[in-house]
Amino acid sequence: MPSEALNIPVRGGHAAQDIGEVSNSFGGNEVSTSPTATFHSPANSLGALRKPSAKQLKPFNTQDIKVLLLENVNETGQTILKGQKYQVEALKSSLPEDQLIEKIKDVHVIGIRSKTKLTANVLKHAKNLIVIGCFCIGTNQVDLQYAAESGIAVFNSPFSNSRSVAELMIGEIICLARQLGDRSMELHNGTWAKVSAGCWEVRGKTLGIIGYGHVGSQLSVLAEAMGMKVIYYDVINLMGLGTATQVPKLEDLLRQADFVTLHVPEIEDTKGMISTKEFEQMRKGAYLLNASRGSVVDIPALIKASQSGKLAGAALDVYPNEPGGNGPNFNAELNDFTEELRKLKNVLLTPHIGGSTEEAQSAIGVEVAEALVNYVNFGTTVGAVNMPEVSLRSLTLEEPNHVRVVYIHKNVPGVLRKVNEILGDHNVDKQMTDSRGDVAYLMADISDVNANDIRGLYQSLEDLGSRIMTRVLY
Ligand SMILES: NC(=O)c1ccc[n+]([C@@H]2O[C@H](COP(=O)([O-])OP(=O)(O)OC[C@H]3O[C@@H](n4cnc5c(N)ncnc54)[C@H](O)[C@@H]3O)[C@@H](O)[C@H]2O)c1
Ligand SMILES: O=C(O)[C@H](O)COP(=O)(O)O
Repeated sequence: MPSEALNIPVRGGHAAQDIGEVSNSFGGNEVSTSPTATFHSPANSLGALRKPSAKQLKPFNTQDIKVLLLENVNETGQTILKGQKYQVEALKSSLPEDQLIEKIKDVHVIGIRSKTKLTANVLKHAKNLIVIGCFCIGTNQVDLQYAAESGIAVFNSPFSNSRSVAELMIGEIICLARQLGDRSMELHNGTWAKVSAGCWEVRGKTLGIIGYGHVGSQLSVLAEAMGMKVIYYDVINLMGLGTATQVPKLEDLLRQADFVTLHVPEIEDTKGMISTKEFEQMRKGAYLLNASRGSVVDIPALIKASQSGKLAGAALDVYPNEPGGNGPNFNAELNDFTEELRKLKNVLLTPHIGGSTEEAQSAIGVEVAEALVNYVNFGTTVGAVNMPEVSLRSLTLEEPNHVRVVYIHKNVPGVLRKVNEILGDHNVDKQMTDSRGDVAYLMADISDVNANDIRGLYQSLEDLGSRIMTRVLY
């Protein structure tokens, strides 16, 4: 290919790629290795970063790729992204909306955790953004539909912190059963209060798990190992692990369980799913644990259930509003019930630390950063939560005049015919297309492409009415 400069916009307004500056040095092979192999999630079908023998596709001088990482994304993830020579800015906390809007205008990639709200209002300012990495499990903080319709892929880490959450739950179940939080606080304050009333072994007690997914099922295994009886409620039929049994209705679980624990996603159906009526259905002296999302439990109703003695204890890791960073900010300004909550007996309050272990954060950093690199450099969407999953085998170094076309478009009839008319002047070596709702994703590797053809190719695709985003990788 000729090496003269050639600028091709990726997305409306961005024009910064220089074909003459395309770097094929991938560097950082080491980054695909987990620092703690034991805890690294198994590679999904996208696998780790592409092997060095594969041709490394990059439409940019990669120093042009701007990445903003918020909420203290683990070093492992930062290292991978910096290894690509992307410009990485990493901040410890999330940003308030006005600052986020300013920052997001420039960047191609943003990495967040559970606190940063990427609403349509924020995303509409993100003119250069091509991909979002949620360095966590939950993706409820992102407007996934708006992102997809804007051609922005979203990735997360579906289960790298599940074990950490499950272990925390086990710790909390025992702490609640033995009132450890209160005893410890009393002794910290100089009071010796040796009591056994209302303190129990967990052996033989019933654990009710609401949401039997990655976290719920891990917890099920651990709880049975401690001699607990496990029942669970889920909207889909799932095989119980060990001797755990599914119950048909939420009410059945609430009426039988000594400990009720929530592991559902935040969706419309789960908002306020545990409120006054559900507390009434629970056994007197039962315990409630929530490490899912703060909107799932009606906390004022929980406060009443605790004050009335209906609940013997509770453990909360998540709240409707959570601070953007660390500090003395868990107060009534954040949630108006906070002061009452803080006064309750045998209620464990933790600052959303369910997934906060070295193992989980390190594995998540690797997993999500690799997905981001594979998307930016190769267009691979395997593992994306809002786009169809599309991948093609790598181009090789023996294919120097090939380019990869990524065309994200509205899922309407007739688009493929028009795209293939445009690509038809070249040899289409391989192509894959898939749709998800209103959005379709096409990836094609075409050969015998002269550098001078690329702009025309790009522009023809951009001019189609169905276009959401065009990227040409080479
Ligand atoms: N506290 C933390 O640090 C922390 C860490 C990880 C995950 N989480 C939260 O926990 C949630 C669960 O995580 P996961 O990995 O187990 O998710 P998952 O998707 O693997 O499992 C969720 C389960 O909930 C079920 N479900 C959905 N709606 C339901 C409903 N209305 N009633 C009953 N069941 C329902 C689903 O069918 C699924 O089996 C995440 O969405 C996230 O919000 C919190
Ligand atoms: O969704 C998740 O994985 C958890 O809620 C953890 O979120 P965090 O990464 O913000 O701690």
